[in-house]
Amino acid sequence: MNPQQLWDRYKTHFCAVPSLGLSLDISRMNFDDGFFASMAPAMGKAYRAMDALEAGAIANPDEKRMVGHYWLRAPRLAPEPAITKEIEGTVAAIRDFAAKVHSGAVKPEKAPKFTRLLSVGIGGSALGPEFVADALGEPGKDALVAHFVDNTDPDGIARDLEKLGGPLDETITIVMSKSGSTPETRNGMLVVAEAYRKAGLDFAKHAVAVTGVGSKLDQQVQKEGWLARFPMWDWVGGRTSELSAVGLTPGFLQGLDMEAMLEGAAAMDVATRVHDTPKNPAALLALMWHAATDGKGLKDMVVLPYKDRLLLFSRYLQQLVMESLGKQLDLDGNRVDQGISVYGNKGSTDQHAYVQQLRDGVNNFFLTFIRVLEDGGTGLEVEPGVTAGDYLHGFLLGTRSALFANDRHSVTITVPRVDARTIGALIALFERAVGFYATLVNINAYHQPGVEAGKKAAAEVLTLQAKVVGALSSSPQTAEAIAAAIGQPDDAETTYLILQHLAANGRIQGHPASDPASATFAAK
Ligand SMILES: O=P(O)(O)OC[C@H]1O[C@H](O)[C@H](O)[C@@H](O)[C@@H]1O
Repeated sequence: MNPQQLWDRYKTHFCAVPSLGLSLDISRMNFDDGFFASMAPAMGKAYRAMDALEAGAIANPDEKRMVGHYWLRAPRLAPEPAITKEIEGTVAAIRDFAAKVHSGAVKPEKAPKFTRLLSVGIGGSALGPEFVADALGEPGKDALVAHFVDNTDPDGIARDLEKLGGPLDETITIVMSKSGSTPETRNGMLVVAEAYRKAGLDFAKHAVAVTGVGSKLDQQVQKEGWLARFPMWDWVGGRTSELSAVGLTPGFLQGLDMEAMLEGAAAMDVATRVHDTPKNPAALLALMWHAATDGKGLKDMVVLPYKDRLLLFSRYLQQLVMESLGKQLDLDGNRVDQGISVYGNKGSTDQHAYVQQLRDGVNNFFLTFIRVLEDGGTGLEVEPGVTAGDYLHGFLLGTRSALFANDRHSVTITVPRVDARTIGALIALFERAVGFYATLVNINAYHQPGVEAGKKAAAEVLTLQAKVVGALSSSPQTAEAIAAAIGQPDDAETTYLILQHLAANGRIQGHPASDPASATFAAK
């Protein structure tokens, strides 16, 4: 394709959302003239499925649930007045609570005001809030400085607590878990609560929860009388919960313009509800994913925002895309092994890392460039007439061209700036693209049966650990002997790994050997 043909293709397929100043360029993707016509029937089905979903259909058949994240930013579109009321009431309650925290009307046990927030959650109850806090936070200016605990790693949590950089008495902790029973989050909460206790503080007087009504966490919150609790609903999935209480609670507390984020998402929803594919950026994205991966996940999606504030977007999208699309079975029960792998950090930083392989190595990906028009920061000229931002922009265009010249395809999303409205719009754009794509490949995007297998296996490891510890005595034994003694000889390897871990932490005696079979272990 010569430059003139490429420019013509750019103009032909250019898709803009004027209300958001956002546009999508698909000209550098590989599709032929007949592609859209051939996909029209499938896309028509995707539109109809999305309309039904928004109208309250059971779009998540396995879990028999409605899928309502679009109602969060247009509550009047919810299928039942009670849902509209719930959404509006929750947004108002969170906004009101945050205002009281900011004014000092809601204050900590022993300090005059809260100055920082610590959010404890994982997966959908962490990735959106972390992305948004990083993208929109203004160090030194935020109403509350945001920090996160998102794992059950004790060392990681200790570091997170260190990073607070000040006394816990000015820290409000938000425990977020839709199910209210996720072990990592429970553990994070227990470690954080212990830190409050050690500081002579009552955790409940510093704690807020976002969880499903009646969950285990919810019951604890009510019993202990925490500062506040905000609901999660079963019709909002974790990975699409950024505009529910999960995102709104830390966002409003941090002092971010969450109203603008809701508006940006609502504006994108309006633009992506239209059944006119050339004008619908979410439909175009979904179709490009299909074209690039042959509808089978044959290529990975590399997400390259040229803007530091969007660094965590690829991590956020990783869950949204991979947990939604990574499915073994389709809706008819056929084995399909679907999915699209997502990775990426930011440009031009990645140009000095893995872009070498993208340009010259295995061609198993397509790119999503995110281009931000306003540079921000200083306009200092680093060379006559050239700013640092010009370099960043130049690197994006240059990298995109160099990759395209070597048959590496890309879509480019252009946004005016990184602000709350744009972030809301980007989230909504990808949420809907994922929904459309799921229908194109006939899968349920709204459940995650695969995650359960790992959780179940982890619980079994802990059950085994209890038995292994119970079988230890003062005389050293090998892992094999212990596994046999508890009647689980097939679990010798896991038994060895458990013992090795306990010994490394000084909880039992370990006598290492050059091979796992000869190492011995004893009670302390
Ligand atoms: O919010 P929670 O119930 O604690 O769930 C947190 C996360 O855990 C699970 O493993 C799911 O796969 C995720 O979709 C979810 O976001």
